[in-house]
Amino acid sequence: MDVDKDMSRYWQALKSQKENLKKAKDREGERPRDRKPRGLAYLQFTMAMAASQAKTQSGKHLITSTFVPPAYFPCTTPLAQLTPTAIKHLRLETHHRGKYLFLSVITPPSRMNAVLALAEDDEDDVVLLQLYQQEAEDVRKATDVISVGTTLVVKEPYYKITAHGDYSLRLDHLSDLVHVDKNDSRIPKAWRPKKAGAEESVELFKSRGDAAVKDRKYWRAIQEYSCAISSGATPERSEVIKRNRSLAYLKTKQFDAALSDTGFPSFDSAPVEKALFRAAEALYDLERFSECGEVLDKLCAKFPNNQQALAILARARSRCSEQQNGAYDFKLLQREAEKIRPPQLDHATYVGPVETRQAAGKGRGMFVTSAVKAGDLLLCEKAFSHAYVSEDGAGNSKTTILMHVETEKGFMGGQADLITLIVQKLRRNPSLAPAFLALHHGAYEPAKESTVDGTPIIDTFLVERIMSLNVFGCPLSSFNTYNDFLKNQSKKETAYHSCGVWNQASYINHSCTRNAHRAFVGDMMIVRATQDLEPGTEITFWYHPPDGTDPEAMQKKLGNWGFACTCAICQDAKEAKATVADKRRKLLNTLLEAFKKSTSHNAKLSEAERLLKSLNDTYTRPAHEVPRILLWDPQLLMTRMYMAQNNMKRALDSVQKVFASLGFIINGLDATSTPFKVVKWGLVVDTLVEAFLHARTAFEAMMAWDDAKRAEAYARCVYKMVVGEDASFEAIYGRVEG
Ligand SMILES: C[S@@+](CC[C@H](N)C(=O)[O-])C[C@H]1O[C@@H](n2cnc3c(N)ncnc32)[C@H](O)[C@@H]1O
Repeated sequence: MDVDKDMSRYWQALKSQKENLKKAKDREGERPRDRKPRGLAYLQFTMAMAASQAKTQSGKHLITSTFVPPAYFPCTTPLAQLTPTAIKHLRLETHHRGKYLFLSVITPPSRMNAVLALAEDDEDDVVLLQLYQQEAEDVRKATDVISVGTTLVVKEPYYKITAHGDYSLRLDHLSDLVHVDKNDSRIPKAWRPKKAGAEESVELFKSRGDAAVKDRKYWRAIQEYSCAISSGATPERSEVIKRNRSLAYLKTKQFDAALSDTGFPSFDSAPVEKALFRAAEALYDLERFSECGEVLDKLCAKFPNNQQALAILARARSRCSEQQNGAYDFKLLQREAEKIRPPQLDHATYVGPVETRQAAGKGRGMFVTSAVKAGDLLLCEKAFSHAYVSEDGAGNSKTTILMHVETEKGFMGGQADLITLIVQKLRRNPSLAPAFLALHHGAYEPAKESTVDGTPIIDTFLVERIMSLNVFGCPLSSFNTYNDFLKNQSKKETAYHSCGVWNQASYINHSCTRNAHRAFVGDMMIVRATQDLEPGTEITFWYHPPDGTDPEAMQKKLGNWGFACTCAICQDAKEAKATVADKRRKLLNTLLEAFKKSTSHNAKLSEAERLLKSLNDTYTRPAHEVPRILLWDPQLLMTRMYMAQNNMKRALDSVQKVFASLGFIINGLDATSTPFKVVKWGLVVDTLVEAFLHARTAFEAMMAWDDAKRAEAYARCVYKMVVGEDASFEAIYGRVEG
């Protein structure tokens, strides 16, 4: 949906990746005899690391490529039921199901598409580790994930040949990597530290945790606090340590764990201020605003001077009001989207009068539950996850060519980072997983288990599938896009590199004859009705705009989603004889040529009128059934010509034809004295703001003031659908006369 999918430029890279995979497949099951000895592997790794650092420091904004390999399941077996193996037993291109490998990291990590490091087993063999789906360095340092001496278990290791011909362990699923405490009895003796006394170690670990918090090393702090708790801390001491740990969890965006460490929801009769405050923070970040408000009410009643708590309470109340009433200060949202980078706004999701249920032949869909008017707010949704790609590098994502080796489809934009963002979010906050994992995932059948060894299993390939079927490309704001479009009068941008997933909006199906429109402010998606809708009507919007001439091309564009659009426009285009389609295209080209040559003064508009009529005559079904997609645009050009000639009567007549071509039924655009009114909304396209404003100007010229006001109100309404809000209408169109 508005994402950049033109992969033709990268076909060669995809082809060579496929060839590599094929060659690798030929060695499946082989136990390689040419593994590098430890010394050589170490030397080569450190040299490659230095070269990669030099490249990164060159500061160039490089477009990288990422390939989604053939999918495989994460390990769903508890560690206790797996049996150990060693590097020397690993076979190429094999998932060693039922096995695990104990490793100790021997190099600092290096960052490429994945976090890389060399690790050894207790037989002194070494292997390259490739950890995928790790966050960017500015979010979590690679050294927080692994560093020299880290001991870990790789579950059901996947041994494979890299693009450079090396042998490596590839980890795509976060839960296949288990960090093991140095004191774990299963790890080889040589890797274990000397034991400290139990009592002493609790306080030692705690003080190390406190020091790490001071240094903002929150991942380390969590490790130290956890060691303190598991080293025999008393229940009272555990409470204190957990409260400290909850801060580290908050800082690392592990809100479920942070909340749990505060004791929520069963605080004792004299809850500690810190515990209440951290619980409120975690609830806020989990978007549980009303529970957050309740905790803060309790906190503020007991500790009325806590200014920070009062500030969050005010924010939580604003979020509740947005959530319940859709009451947004859109001017504020626009200002924030301009300023905040990445533009991820602190606002709540409003779900209007809609519900999700089965939609015949389309899986699930979204339906209105009560009558709504054109322009009404249906959804204003905060992104579940949002990857902002900025040209100046100030985003939380970069432009990556993400190619799916099996399907040969791909994206250009923030999608590779979006997968990582989602995987990490789900892993850190399992309570958020069900809503995301319930989204459409096509034919991909995930594993049944959702946790193993007490941690959530997040299948990266399932996330990738869901992302690719539900991702929306998005601008910084639709206001900016609209403004740029007006300034340049060029074609509106339709493929964006920033992207995100919005869980609610993902239930809206496609139709070329859409009745809703989406717009964006930062990472908020605003969906409004573009027609008056009866209760029970299915809401639809465009995944791709229809072109109305070439049903096969349209089908190809929708191919990624695996369905054929059966709307009236597609049906009509399919049924139209090739000669009609050809005639339409020719007439349109001649028309556009005629407009190009003419200025408003010399225009031979009668010729253009004749061509427009001929184009109109190629349609047989009424426009309210099959909007005349090819007609409205040249008809609007014609309107502009009449406006420039100051021929208001003709201009109004032409505006009427623009609306009629889109299936609108409108009163009062003729010579009669009937008041101007949209009796039935047709297909709304973005430039209808202009059409309504032409009508307003023409009415003003005719001194039909009431009609002019009504025309302006309609212009505002369409503007609201297109930009998401109308608080910025004046900023674009200046003073609006009363
Ligand atoms: C973003 S999801 C929309 C919600 C989805 N129907 C569900 O059940 O979750 C996109 C998928 O919905 C289905 N879909 C969307 N529009 C459709 C249409 N007009 N006809 C048939 N299927 C459609 C396709 O399976 C598509 O891959």
